[in-house]
Amino acid sequence: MSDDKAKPGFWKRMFGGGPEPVAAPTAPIEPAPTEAAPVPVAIEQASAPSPAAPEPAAVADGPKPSWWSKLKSGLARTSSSLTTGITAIFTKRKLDAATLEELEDVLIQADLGLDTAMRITETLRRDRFDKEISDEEVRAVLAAEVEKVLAPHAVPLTIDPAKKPHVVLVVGVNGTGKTTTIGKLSAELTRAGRSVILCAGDTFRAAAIDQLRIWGGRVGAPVIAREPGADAAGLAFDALKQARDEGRDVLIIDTAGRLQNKAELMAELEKIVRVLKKQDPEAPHSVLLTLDATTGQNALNQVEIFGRVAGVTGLVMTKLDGTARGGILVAIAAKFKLPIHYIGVGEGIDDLEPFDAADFAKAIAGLER
Ligand SMILES: Nc1nc2c(ncn2[C@@H]2O[C@H](COP(=O)(O)OP(=O)(O)OP(=O)(O)O)[C@@H](O)[C@H]2O)c(=O)[nH]1
Repeated sequence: MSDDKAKPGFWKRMFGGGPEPVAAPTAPIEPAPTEAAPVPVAIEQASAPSPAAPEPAAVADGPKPSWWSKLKSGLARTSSSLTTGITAIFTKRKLDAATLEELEDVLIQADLGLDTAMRITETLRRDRFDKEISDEEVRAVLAAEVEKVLAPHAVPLTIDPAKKPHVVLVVGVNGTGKTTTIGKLSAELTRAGRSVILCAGDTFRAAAIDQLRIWGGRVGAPVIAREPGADAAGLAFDALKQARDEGRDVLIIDTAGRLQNKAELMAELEKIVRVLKKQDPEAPHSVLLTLDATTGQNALNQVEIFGRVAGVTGLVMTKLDGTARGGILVAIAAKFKLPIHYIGVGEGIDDLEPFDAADFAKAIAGLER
């Protein structure tokens, strides 16, 4: 795979520029039973942000764009990488060994993964070899094959109403969008009538605590937090106790994501899980891993590491709006076969949506719904 990427001048030939540098179905949330719990008294309620905390993106005024238009514009860079490459190959050309090889290169460059790239070219070879083919027909095959890979993994996050609370542990490398995703998810759950409480378990960074407080304030969810440097597992234990006492539906726990010290990270996450299980042997009921799409291939390593350390039960891919490398979601689905619950295409409160394989596949292939 890396050999293909290293071919001199390949990217320039296809897209006229340099490759992007490597950087770092509606969820079945049943309506909540009527909340009879007393007014929550969090250890620390959501409060005014400190100046250090980044302000989450404001909700835009005016008519809201549909999710499909957000998804399409969010994935525009990924789809234009793919479609520009496909058009360059297939304008008035027959499907032969050379065009298939060029196509495979384009698909690999878009981070779809070797298996999926080969699957697509094999389908074309089988059905259309030595025939004229338009770029639109190639894009239709691309969308169909990508959808086949993704569809079994497009699984909504289910919140078990029998759990009081259903505990969601959110893990991932710092900056991948954990806190923002927690904010967006809390907004969705709150809208669905769930009573949500948040725990600022990334005690390592003051700004992360403040940022969660801002989100808590926006969605009306109490935030249980302590001073930076406090023991994250102790905090998670107290948060679960409070959530149980208050009869909350959902407890969402933020965590630190210092990959540079894997041993410490592992010890901290294991300790959090251990102390949660003391109160509820089934907790955490969901372990969500946030992945930043702009990191491309690096996201594969993160699934591997956090899968091992934290027993990830589902994925959220963020920042699909900021990258040409959205194809990485396909490679991840093919390799790890984990449920993909949500994707994020922006920083706003409404920019998280349950993952839909058909929409995603069409959007990256530049097709209409
Ligand atoms: N464009 C875009 N930006 C996003 C998305 N999700 C999160 N972000 C931004 O990414 C940055 C990092 O997000 P955080 O939620 O702070 O990430 P984190 O994993 O909690 O990181 P720490 O706070 O460092 O632990 C913030 O500026 C977010 O607004 C997304 O889907 N699209």
